[in-house]
Amino acid sequence: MYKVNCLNPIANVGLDLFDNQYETVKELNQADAVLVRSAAMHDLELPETLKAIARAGAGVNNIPLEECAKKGIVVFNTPGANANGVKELVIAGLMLAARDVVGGINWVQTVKEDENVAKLVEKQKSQFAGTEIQGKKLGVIGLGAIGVLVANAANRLGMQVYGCDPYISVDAAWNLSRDITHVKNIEDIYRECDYITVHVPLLDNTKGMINKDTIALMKNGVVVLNFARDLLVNDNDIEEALQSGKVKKYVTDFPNAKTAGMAGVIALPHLGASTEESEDNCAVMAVKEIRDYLENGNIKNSVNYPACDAGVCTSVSRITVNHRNIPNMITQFTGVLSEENINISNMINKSKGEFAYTVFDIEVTATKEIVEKIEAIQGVLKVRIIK
Ligand SMILES: NC(=O)C1=CN([C@@H]2O[C@H](COP(=O)(O)OP(=O)(O)OC[C@H]3O[C@@H](n4cnc5c(N)ncnc54)[C@H](O)[C@@H]3O)[C@@H](O)[C@H]2O)C=CC1
Ligand SMILES: O=C(O)CCC(=O)C(=O)O
Repeated sequence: MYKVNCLNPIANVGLDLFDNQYETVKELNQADAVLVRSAAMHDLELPETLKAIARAGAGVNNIPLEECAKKGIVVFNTPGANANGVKELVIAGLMLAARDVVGGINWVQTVKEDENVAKLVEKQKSQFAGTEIQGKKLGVIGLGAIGVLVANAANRLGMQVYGCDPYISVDAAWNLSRDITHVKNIEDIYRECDYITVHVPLLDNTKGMINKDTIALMKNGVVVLNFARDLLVNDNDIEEALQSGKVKKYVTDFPNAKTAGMAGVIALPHLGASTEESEDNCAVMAVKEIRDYLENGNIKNSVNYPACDAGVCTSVSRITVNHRNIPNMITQFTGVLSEENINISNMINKSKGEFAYTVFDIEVTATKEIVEKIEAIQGVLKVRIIK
């Protein structure tokens, strides 16, 4: 029986895909797999039993990826599964910044008991007037699953869209409308655009990318939207820019102690992926990834181990090895098997950065002794008998 621990609520449509080989457990201790959304995992003690973590979502900055890889724990995410939910909220964010919708709604509440409310509305509405987004320039930084959808949707709404992503994938490039201007130098986005929206992961080299230097390049009265992660934007610098009017509005899905009450900030409570559809899509993808890994040893959409598809095992046994990507590993593994006179019917070896993964299908039943011999090889991080 596999034990699965959910660190956040996960949609039932996903959990229902676990069959009677699985039980959900309240404790992380003894779990084979973890399902998580935004819960912070950096300070958690990860048990020896843990083999897989699936992030029902895109951003994995809440998970200690390197530490997991060193323990042979494969971390998955669900690319694209919540992108449409985020895209729709970004479009709402553009509207909320262009027109004082929030101010207007709040003001109506202050006069709702007045019997002349209809007249007051006509008299006072001009204080909430705004601009249209049609014809304005939108810069999209990061053209992944979300950025591409945002760029295409804004283009269809009549915006002039500029996109920048030095590492754009072939799929994303194919999906991007040909009307989007591909910008090679990010500074052109900062200089040209009326609205700038950021859709990159939080990494060492993206942290604080919106700061006093990049803001200085921007147009006066620019709107900055952040539906990615709060630390991408330097809070002190954006505060100064809002105060001076350099930045007109800062729309963020990640309010913190500094920005939640800041003048000029439109703050949403991390709602980008909080739709039934996104939650369902993420849960289904995450559960399928975990099942395929635990039951077949296959890796799809991992962020710390290579992709590996060995299909369903049709040999007598399958052994999987998570290991360091260093020389001489395969020779040592096959050495163990040949000592036991075991024939390998299928073998796959894949690597990603410092880590690698090897699958052996063999023609006899795998034993604990074989596992122990492979475990003893320096650089081996986890060994499993799948079948
Ligand atoms: N508000 C919310 O609820 C949600 C927020 N997110 C956040 O949005 C981020 C993006 O999500 P997806 O589009 O699904 O991820 P993705 O992985 O499909 O796209 C990220 C893109 O950013 C690009 N990139 C990386 N560094 C860059 C740089 N320095 N300059 C320009 N582009 C760069 C990558 O090449 C990639 O194409 C996630 O990492 C997460 O932090 C994701 C989902 C929901
Ligand atoms: O699960 C959530 O609501 C957060 C989604 C998110 O931020 C992500 O997928 O990166």
